[in-house]
Amino acid sequence: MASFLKATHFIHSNSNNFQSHPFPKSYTQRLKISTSPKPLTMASLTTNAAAVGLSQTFTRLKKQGKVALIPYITAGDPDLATTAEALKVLDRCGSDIIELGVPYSDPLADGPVIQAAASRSLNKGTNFAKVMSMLEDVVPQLSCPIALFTYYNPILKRGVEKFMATVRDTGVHGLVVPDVPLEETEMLRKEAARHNIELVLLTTPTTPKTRMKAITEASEGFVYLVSSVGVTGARATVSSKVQSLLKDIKEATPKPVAVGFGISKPEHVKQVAEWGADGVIVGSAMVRILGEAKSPEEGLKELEVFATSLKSALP
Ligand SMILES: O=P(O)(O)OC[C@@H](O)[C@@H](O)c1c[nH]c2ccccc12
Repeated sequence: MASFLKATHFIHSNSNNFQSHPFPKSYTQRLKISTSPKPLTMASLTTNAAAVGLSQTFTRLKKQGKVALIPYITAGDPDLATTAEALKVLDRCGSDIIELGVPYSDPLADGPVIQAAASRSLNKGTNFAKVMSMLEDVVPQLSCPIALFTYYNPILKRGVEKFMATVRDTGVHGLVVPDVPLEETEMLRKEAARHNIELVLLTTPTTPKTRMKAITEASEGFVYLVSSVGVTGARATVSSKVQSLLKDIKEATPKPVAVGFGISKPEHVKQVAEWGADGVIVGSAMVRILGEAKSPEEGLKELEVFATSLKSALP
């Protein structure tokens, strides 16, 4: 319980952070881990274009002078069939990576929109196994990689090794775990790398510089810059502090940096891209559209219009 409280402290205060583990290997060495020949699995046998991972996606975008659009949606809200369609809609609209949230009963870092989506989904009977079987079917139809978003508890419940093997077998490339306790990050990262999964770590506006450096060193795929303190949720504006935070992180690492929290309009994504972000993450605004639409079909149509408007605002 103590480590969980510490983790909770991390999320709410945003002052604590993941890293106090020994600096890992250099980035290029580690890259070999994530680009070593992938174990033959069902997904890799059937996966077509989505065989490209997070870091390779950013490498391609950089060469094209583009910024990644990274939507987040909650699996199973309004239902898993709609989630499967939403992933295809977002892929068709030009999303470069999609963050898919596994609904959890205690989403401490989430604001009201995503909390409500998680409880609607759980009330519909969504669970980890159902999300995985939906992904097994949908991932081979996508051209962009999926980063699974989960709190730490569902990983512990299954056992880290089994969790990673299951996730990799669905063809998922990335993993975001916002509440992993400091002292367990290194173990999780190693286990993820062993299964060719890129574990994305988060840094916040209140993360001390030394810890931010350790986070950028250890993060795989990209570095997640949380734009503002507090929980997820659309904001009227994006804090101008993001500009200096991006500058500090880019001085610390050559790795791509994607910004999330509060981004919900085309002018937001344009601004964050101009400040030098390699990617923009939009969650609550997407989740609200799907969860509050009159029907799933309506929600998918509105999602397509919204995602297209964001994509056209990005270079
Ligand atoms: O919802 P927003 O404000 O657009 O922020 C993205 C966020 O939803 C997504 O990345 C996410 C969902 N739940 C989280 C918990 C912690 C950190 C990040 C997240």
